[in-house]
Amino acid sequence: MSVIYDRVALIGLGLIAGSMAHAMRDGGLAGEIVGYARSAETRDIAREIGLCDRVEDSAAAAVRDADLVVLAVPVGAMGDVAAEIAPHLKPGATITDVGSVKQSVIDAVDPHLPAGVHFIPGHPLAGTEHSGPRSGFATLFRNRWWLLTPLPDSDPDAVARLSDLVRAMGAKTDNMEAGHHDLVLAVTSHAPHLIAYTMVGVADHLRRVTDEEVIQYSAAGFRDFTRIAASDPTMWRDVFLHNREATLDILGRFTEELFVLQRAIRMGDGQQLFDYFSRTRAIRRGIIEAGQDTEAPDFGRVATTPKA
Ligand SMILES: NC(=O)C1=CN([C@@H]2O[C@H](COP(=O)(O)OP(=O)(O)OC[C@H]3O[C@@H](n4cnc5c(N)ncnc54)[C@H](O)[C@@H]3O)[C@@H](O)[C@H]2O)C=CC1
Ligand SMILES: O=C(O)C(=O)Cc1ccc(O)cc1
Repeated sequence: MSVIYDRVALIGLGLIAGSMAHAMRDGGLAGEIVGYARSAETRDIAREIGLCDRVEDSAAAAVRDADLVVLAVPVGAMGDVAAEIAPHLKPGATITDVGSVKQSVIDAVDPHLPAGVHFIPGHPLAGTEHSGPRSGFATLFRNRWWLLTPLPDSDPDAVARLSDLVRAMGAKTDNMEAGHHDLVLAVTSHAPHLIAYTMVGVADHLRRVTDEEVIQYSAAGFRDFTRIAASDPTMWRDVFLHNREATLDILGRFTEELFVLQRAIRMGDGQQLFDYFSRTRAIRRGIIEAGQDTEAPDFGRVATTPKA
């Protein structure tokens, strides 16, 4: 593949920026990759493993003459980083971010940016529970969605070029309005993460009673919860604080549904449980049939009609 941006600056050198660095290098997509992270330890590790072509000791130095600047820091840090780099951005540069929440990042970043730079917020729907400069890998984005939430006045050519980069790293891309993104992600990612955190907390209390049985005999569902609940605490604190309204809305609906199921169990209402689980099973199958879950097992092997 050919170079899409001559110089790319990555601010924050963790899972996402590291994966971008690997993917861009493998694909020959950037002429030069320059990095910066706040902690000297992270910068040292990045230099040691050769994550970027160059690691600078200030964000200002890293963005100098960059054609694309990627903000890959926790959502709550985006505004401060934008303020720091704004005076040093090259006119005509594109600036994007990879934050899990979009509207609050736009509110925090956009006011700092000078006229003449193109701000195109983004979010790769790909990740793991790992973090830090050693955690990235080139294939993270392969076959995953990478949503862009351009502003109404975003330059279409700049959006098209960033989309080209995202696709060249293996991702599928779509444009979405930021507020809608935040609601969709509250349902599909943010509330589920909070539920996983809560369930692992519950099990931790139980564990003291059952002397490690919960961990020893944990089945696949709970193991998935523990994986998710091992995600970076700073990142997830910021996600909930910055997607507050949508997450609270979804959690309110979740609690109502939970009470419905709780009551059905208490009343011994098997029909209600069966009907509910049949509906949810149909939703899962719809997702797979629509080809939206590339990791799903072939459910053709599973009985197609739930048994009461
Ligand atoms: N981890 C995941 O699964 C996903 C994360 N995201 C988003 O990507 C962003 C980055 O997440 P990760 O790469 O997972 O995080 P990470 O924890 O692996 O890396 C974050 C990096 O930012 C640096 N940093 C923190 N505050 C900073 C500041 N004020 N100035 C400069 N550097 C700073 C840290 O030193 C670290 O190098 C977050 O906004 C997150 O919401 C998006 C998709 C998936
Ligand atoms: O590891 C997992 O299961 C994830 O859900 C990864 C993830 C975390 C945060 C995002 O904003 C997008 C993807």
